Amino acid sequence: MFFRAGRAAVSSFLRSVLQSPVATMSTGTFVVSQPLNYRGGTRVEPADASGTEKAFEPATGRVIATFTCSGEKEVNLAVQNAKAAFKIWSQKSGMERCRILLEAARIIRERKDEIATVECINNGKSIFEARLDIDTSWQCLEYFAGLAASMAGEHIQLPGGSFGYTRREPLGVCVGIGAWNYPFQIASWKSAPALACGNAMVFKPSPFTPVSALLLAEIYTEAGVPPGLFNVVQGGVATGQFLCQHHDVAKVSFTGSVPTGMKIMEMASKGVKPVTLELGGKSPLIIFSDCDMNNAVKGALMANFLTQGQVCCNGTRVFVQKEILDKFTEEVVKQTQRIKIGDPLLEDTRMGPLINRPHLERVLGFVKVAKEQGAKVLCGGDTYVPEDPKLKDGYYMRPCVLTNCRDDMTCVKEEIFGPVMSILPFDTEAEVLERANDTTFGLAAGVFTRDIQRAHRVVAELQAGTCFINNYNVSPVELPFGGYKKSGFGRENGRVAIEYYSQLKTVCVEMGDVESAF
Ligand SMILES: NC(=O)C1=CN([C@@H]2O[C@H](COP(=O)(O)OP(=O)(O)OC[C@H]3O[C@@H](n4cnc5c(N)ncnc54)[C@H](O)[C@@H]3O)[C@@H](O)[C@H]2O)C=CC1
Ligand SMILES: C[N+](C)(C)CCCC(=O)O
Repeated sequence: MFFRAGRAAVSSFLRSVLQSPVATMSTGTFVVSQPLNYRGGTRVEPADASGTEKAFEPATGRVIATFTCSGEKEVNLAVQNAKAAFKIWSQKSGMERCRILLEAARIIRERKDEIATVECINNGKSIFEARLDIDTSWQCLEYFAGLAASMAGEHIQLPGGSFGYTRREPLGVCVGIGAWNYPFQIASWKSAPALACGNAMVFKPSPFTPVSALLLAEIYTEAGVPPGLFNVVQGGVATGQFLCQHHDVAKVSFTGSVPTGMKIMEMASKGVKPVTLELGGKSPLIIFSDCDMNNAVKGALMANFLTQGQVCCNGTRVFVQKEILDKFTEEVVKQTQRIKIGDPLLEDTRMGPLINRPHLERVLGFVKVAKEQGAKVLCGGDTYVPEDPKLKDGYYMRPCVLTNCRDDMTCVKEEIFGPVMSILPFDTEAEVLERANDTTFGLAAGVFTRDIQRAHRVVAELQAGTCFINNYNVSPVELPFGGYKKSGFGRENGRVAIEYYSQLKTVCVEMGDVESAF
């Protein structure tokens, strides 16, 4: 691979660029000049085009890559490569697949810093957070590698010595379509269970973050998967549509917005293909007055400000019981103001830029409307210009805490996907439950209390696929993740994810004679 870091043109991308000199990578120098498609075990230029796109470094506003979006021909080639690899891969035993996935996990772990650096540059999240994302990525590969060998069917005894058995079989070529907020993690969370079950995958990253999925593709190849097992096509809406409509695609797993998820489901329905939809959210975080205040404040920050607030499961509606409203609000504001914003590659930065200028404007627009509707800005909510001159064209804003909020305000109803927390006072458990559930989303929810009965009673009533008690936004790969209501369906991670990447075949075996009705 050929990436240019500053004046030094370096070959063999991050192998040579980053194996030791990760520390020398700095914001404002990274350029990608190699093809960003991956097919048949190698990087390729797409066979045809459906337009071009530019990828940016959000920290500086610089273009880091200009790439060709894949047309129908390239999508077809990727699917055909995946189909060929599927024939080989699906014949392997679970133990054989396990060994290769474990090797891929080991390589990711070994190259964690270089992958995190690329993620940080292309997405804008802090290097501190990017490293955590890479950890949950190799952990996901390890977890599903471990399950690969124990995926088995059942044996069922029938009368007269006859019996039946079930086989858990892969689906075939699966498509993964990702959002831009967790580019490497999303590619890993989709491909690990898919490959562990014996499927092949064609993955399309968001056009905003095309770079890091290529590293995953190269790592799979290095670990020993057959060429073509994991392919990457680049592009936006048109490329995504070619993938979803392809007749050789068996399943689509999508992470993104609700409107796009609805379109994906519609396209998949034409081919009666199963879909997994990981969509948006507007999750409630409920803070009861008997909580541990320090932890609740930390939880509220975790629930709102990771990846500059661009997290689907964020707890952006923070309901606080009236008795502690003032103390909690004061502490949250104090700690929010201390968040270090700036160059995401610096070790002490905790908040980098948002993904791009239009998105920054959109988030700032939500703050403006919130003010017009009567909310009070306690801190942030405005653009931020770091002192370092090379960051002056980056997309930074200061994290925002809003109070005086009402349930009918736009900032409380709509997903902002930025660092904006809305604080909402409440009196009773029954009242807060009703208000918390009064949304079309249902991705996540959280509760802080010292009363264990209340904690479990409340989460049992919350209409959300993932609930946190006394923490927020931690993501152990052993636990299933996914939504209720318009936040989608299907689950990623956890043992249950294999059900979404496999199908069950029933075999009925007759040991006697056929008792015919005719
Ligand atoms: N539940 C979850 O796990 C997550 C959900 N999200 C949600 O994603 C949204 C932000 O991500 P975006 O990338 O802006 O979402 P998006 O829906 O605009 O795009 C997501 C992906 O779908 C592709 N796409 C767009 N239109 C398509 C079409 N018609 N057919 C096929 N593919 C198409 C895009 O190129 C991109 O790769 C937020 O609403 C957020 O809540 C983001 C991350 C995680
Ligand atoms: C890792 N975590 C839990 C903060 C977010 C995962 C879902 C997403 O992609 O937004």
